[in-house]
Amino acid sequence: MKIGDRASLVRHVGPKDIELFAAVSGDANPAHLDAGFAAHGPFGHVVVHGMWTAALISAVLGTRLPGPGTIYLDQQIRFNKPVSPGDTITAEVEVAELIEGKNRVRLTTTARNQRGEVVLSGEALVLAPVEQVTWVPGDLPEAVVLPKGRWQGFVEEARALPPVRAAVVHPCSKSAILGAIEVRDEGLLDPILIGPGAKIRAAAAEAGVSLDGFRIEETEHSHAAAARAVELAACGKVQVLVKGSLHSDELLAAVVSKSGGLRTERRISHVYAMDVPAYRKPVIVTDAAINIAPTLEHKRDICQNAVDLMRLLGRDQPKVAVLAAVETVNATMPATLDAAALTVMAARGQITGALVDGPLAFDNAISPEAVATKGIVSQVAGEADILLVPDLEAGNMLAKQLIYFAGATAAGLVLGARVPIVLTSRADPLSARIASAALAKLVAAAAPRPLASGVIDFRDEPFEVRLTREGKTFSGPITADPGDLTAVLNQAFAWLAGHFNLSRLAVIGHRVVHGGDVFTGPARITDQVIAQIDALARLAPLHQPQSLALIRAMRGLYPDVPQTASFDTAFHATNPPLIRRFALPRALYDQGIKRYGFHGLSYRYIAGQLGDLATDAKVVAAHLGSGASLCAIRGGKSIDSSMGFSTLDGIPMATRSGALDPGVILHLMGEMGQSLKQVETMLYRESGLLGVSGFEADSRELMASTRPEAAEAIDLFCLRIAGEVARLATSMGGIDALVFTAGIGEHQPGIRARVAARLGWLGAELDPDANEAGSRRISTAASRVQLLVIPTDEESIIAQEAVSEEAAT
Ligand SMILES: Nc1ncnc2c1ncn2[C@@H]1O[C@H](COP(=O)(O)OP(=O)(O)O)[C@@H](O)[C@H]1O
Ligand SMILES: CC(=O)OP(=O)(O)O
Ligand SMILES: [Mg+2]
Repeated sequence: MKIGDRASLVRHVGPKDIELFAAVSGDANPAHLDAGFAAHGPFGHVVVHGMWTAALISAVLGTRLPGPGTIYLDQQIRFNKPVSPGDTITAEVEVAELIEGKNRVRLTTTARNQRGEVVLSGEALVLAPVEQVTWVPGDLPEAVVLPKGRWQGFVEEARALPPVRAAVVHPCSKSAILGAIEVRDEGLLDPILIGPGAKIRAAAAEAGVSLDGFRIEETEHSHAAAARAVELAACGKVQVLVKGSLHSDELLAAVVSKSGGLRTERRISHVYAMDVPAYRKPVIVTDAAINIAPTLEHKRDICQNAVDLMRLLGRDQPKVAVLAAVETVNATMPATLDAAALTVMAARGQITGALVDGPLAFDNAISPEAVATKGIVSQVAGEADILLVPDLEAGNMLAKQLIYFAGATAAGLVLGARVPIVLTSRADPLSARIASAALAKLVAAAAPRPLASGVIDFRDEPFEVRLTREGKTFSGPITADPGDLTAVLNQAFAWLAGHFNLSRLAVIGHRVVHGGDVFTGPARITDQVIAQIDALARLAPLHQPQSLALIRAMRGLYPDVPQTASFDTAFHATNPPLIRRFALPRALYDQGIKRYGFHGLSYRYIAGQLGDLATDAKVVAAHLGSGASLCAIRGGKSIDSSMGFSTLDGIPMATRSGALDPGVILHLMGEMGQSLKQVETMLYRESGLLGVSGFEADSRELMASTRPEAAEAIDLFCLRIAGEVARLATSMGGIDALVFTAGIGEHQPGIRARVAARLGWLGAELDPDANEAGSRRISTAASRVQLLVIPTDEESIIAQEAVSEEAAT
C-alpha cells in the first residue's frame, strides 16, 4: 500500500434500499420514506439516508482498500449533495498518509453520483491489517423488503371514530388488564370490565396499572361475566365483546346460547385479517379458529361473514377463493365438491356481494403467474381477497405458516353474532391486537343501533320536543300551532338537525295500526298505500287518522326520503282461518269481516325475546297499555289474539270497552236512538277503565284511589285479562308462560299480582318479591306457568322493518 493508491465500488440505489436501510437502522425519518412529507422539504422529494452512502465507504475500506480485516477508527464526512432514489453512486477511497509503526492509514473518501457530482466527501482513519488478507467472501444473505401495515388505513379510520363501548369479559390476569388499557389508550374502545372486582383489582395491581376511569361490573365468576357481557351487548349497552382471561369456548358458548340474544340466523365464524408481506393486498383467511369441520351450510355463513366484513371496509365485490388441493372437481376430494357448490351458490344469490370461485389450489388463488401457467380462466384466481379454507386444520396451518414462515401478522375477529368479538391474546403482536380492536370497532360502528329516542306529546305544557340520547334528555320548545302538524314537525326536525345529520336520513318508518287483509308485512309508502290505509280508518278511529296525518306531513317535509309503514295486524297473518272467523254468514268473511289482531309490533318484539324458553313453548303475551290486548305465541308466531276486527275487542282498556254483547249496540242504536258517532265515541273514548270508574282512565290513579268504583274498574280489568289468558291457552292447547308488557304490564306490580291470583287454578304462582322488583321472572320455581315481565320495544321493530324494507326496494 502506498500513498495515492485508490479503490472504489459502484452501487445503484432504489426505493427498496431506502426502506431496507430504514428497517436496519431504525431511521424512519419521513424525509426518506414519505413522498408526501418530503414534497414540502428542502429537496421536494425523498432522499437517500446519508449514512447509506457513508456505508459504501465502509464497504470499500473493508473489502478493497485496505481490505478484509480493516478496523474503522475515525471518519469525517460532509454530505455535499442529496442522493436520490435512482442514483448510481461510486464510492472511492485514496490513501493519503501511512502512519508508520502503528499500521494506521489515513484515506480521503469521496462518493459521486452518475453525473460525477460529489455527494459525500471526507477522511477516514483505519487500522489496516498487518499483511494483506486474501478472503473470498461467502454469499451474503438476500435481503428482501417485506412491507407491512396493509390494515393500517383501517386502523386510522377506526381511530377517527368516537370510541365504541366494549365489554372486556373477565379481565383477571395482568395481560387481560393491559389489553383493556391498550385498546382504550389507542383511542379505539371504551371498555367496561366485567368480572369479580377483587380479582380484577388484583390483576391491575400485579400489572402496576391504575383502573381509574374504568367501570367495573361485578360478577361472581367467569361464567357469569360472559353471561352479563352478552346481556349488555343484547340490550345495546356495549357494541363489542373482548375476551379477557377466560377460555374462548366459555365466552362463545354464552354468545351463541339461545337465550342470550346475540345469536343471529348466521353461524359465528372466525376471520384472520392478514398482512402478508409477500402478497400485494390485505387478505382474510377463514375459518381457522372456530368451525372445526364445517358443512356446506356452515361454509356459506363463514363465507358471507368474511364478505360482509370486506364490504364494510370498502371492498365492493371481494374475491373469494375457495381453497382445495386442486382446481378441478374431484369426487374423492370433498373440499372440491363444497367449493364447486359454493361457487354456484354465489352465482345463484345464496352468497351475496362477492365473486366466489373454487376449487382453487393455494397458488392459483394468489399468484397471477400460476394462473397464467395453468391457463385458469377466473375473475378470482390470482387475486383473492378472501381465502376460504376447507376446515379448521387446513386454515390453522395456513394462517400459522403465513405468520411464521412468511412474516405475516394476523388480526383475529369473530363475526356472525350481533356484536363482533375480539379474542386476541398477549401472544399476538401489538400490531395484530390493535388491528383486531380496530376492525371490531369498524364492524360495531357500522351495525344498526338506536341513537336516540324522541317524543312530542301534544298534552305537554310547555309544548316541546324531547330527546333522550345516551341517558341524557334534551328539549326544544315548539312555538308552532299544535293544530298545524306540518309546522310542528318542521320545527321539531329543525331542532333535531342540531343533534343529528338529518341530510343522511335514509328512511322514515311509521306505525300503522290496521293493515286489514292488504298488508301482511311492512310496506313502502306510495299514494296507493296511503289510500289503502285510509280505507281502513273506520276500523281504528283512534289511531289510523293520526298515522295518516303523520305520514302526509313527513312526506311533505321530506319528499325525497323513502317512508315505510309497519302494521300492528301483520304479525297475526299466521292466525289460522278458524281463529279469524266470526260466527256470521260466510259471505261477510270474504268481505274482510274477520278477526285481525293488533299490537303485532309489540308481540313480534316479545317473540324475539323468548330465547330462554323452549322453541315450541306456549306463550301468552299481555300487552297492557292504554290500548291492551293479549296474544298466543308459539314458535315465534301468533296463533290467536284478543283483539279482532277493530281495536275495541278483547279486554277493557283505558277508555275502550273491550268485547261486548253486540245486542248492546243494537239496543243503543235502536231503542235508544243513538247515532253511529255517539256509539263510536262511547265505545272508544268513554268506556273501559274510565267508564267503569267514572272518573279516570290511567291505571296509576285508579290503583292509588280509595274509591270503590276505582277498585271495581281494576278488578274487572284483571278478571277479563285472566279470562282471555285461559281462552288463548285453549287456542294453543296449553300455556307454559305468561308475559306482561307495555306501560301497565311493565310498571304495575299490583295489576300483575291480581291477574296471577286469578290464574292460580292454572298453577300460576307469583313470587311477590320478584314481582315488586320487576324482575324478568316473577313466578316461583314451582309455578307451573312461568310469569315473565319483558319490556316491549315497538319502535325498534318499526326501525328494523323500515331499514329492511328500504334495502329491499
Ligand atoms: N312508569 C309507570 N308506572 C306505572 N304505570 C305506568 C307507567 N308508565 C305507564 N304506566 C301505565 O301504562 C298505561 C299506558 O301504557 P303505554 O304502553 O305507555 O301506553 P300506550 O298504549 O299509549 O302506548 C297507563 O295506564 C299508565 O298508567
Ligand atoms: C292497537 C292499539 O290499541 O294501540 P295502542 O295500544 O297504542 O292504543
Ligand atoms: Mg301502545
